[in-house]
Amino acid sequence: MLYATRTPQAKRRALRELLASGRTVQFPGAFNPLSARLIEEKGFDGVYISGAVLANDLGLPDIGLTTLTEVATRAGQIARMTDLPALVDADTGFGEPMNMARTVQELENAGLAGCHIEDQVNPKRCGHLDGKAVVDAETATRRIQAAAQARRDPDFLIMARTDIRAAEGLEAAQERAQALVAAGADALFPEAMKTLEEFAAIREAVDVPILANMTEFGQSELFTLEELSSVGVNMVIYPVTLLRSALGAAERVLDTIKADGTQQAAVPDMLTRARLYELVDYPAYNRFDTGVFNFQVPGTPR
Ligand SMILES: C[C@](O)(C(=O)O)[C@H](CC(=O)O)C(=O)O
Ligand SMILES: [Mg+2]
Repeated sequence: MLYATRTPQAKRRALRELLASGRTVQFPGAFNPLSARLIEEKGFDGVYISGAVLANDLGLPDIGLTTLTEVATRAGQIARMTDLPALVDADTGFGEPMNMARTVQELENAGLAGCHIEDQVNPKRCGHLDGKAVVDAETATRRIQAAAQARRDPDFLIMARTDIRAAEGLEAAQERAQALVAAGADALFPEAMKTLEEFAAIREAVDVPILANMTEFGQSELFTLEELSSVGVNMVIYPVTLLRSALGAAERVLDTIKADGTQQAAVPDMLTRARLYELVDYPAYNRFDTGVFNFQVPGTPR
């Protein structure tokens, strides 16, 4: 109950071990704190916290409008619900080097295992849309240096994301990847790779763990775990998948209520009351309560 049993330090250590395991690990995106429990229960390796989801959930487009406070608060609420390590999307780091340092410390305080910081100009765009622009190599590497210097837990993962592929091509992406790793990035997120061969080319260029973003309706095909594993990808994220699925289900049930005058036809698709209670670990709170109040009011069931 109440919830994670592992400390943020232990989760960060676990993330490092996952990335060193030689396996390709899967991090689905939690769209709220409780969905992180579901991800853990289903046996995934970790939880991703998407900037797009946090923005869209607030009704905002993913163009750098959310603040550090909003992101750190929500990411902390999600991270605390799970014993899995959580990786959060820190967009462009919420400013330039000094801000980067503060961002990393706030995310450490919030219990995250790591974050990724991208090399887009401010205001940023979704990585799978046209019209993105990136900062020069010096600005990009200073962001990563500042982030790496600011962390207090050496296991807090600083992942550099580069969006340069869409603007300047694959060779530029390889070069940028190397510069970001030289600046201190522990891992790399090459955004909007089009093919498996492109992932392989990034794999060739750097010797840190690399991430594949399997977001729907984007630039990359939805490669399987096996395919990504075969080109040396270490971590796969499904950033917006659960939000898209949940909102898709919500839209359908609203249509059903409108059409039928009742939600009855949609009930079989819903999480039952019992399952929802199981997910929030209701029985554990009951046990705790009966342990403290070890008497029963006549006539009330425990
Ligand atoms: C990974 C990402 O940065 C995110 O915020 O989840 C997005 C995902 C998306 O918009 O589909 C991105 O790829 O830019
Ligand atoms: Mg994002």
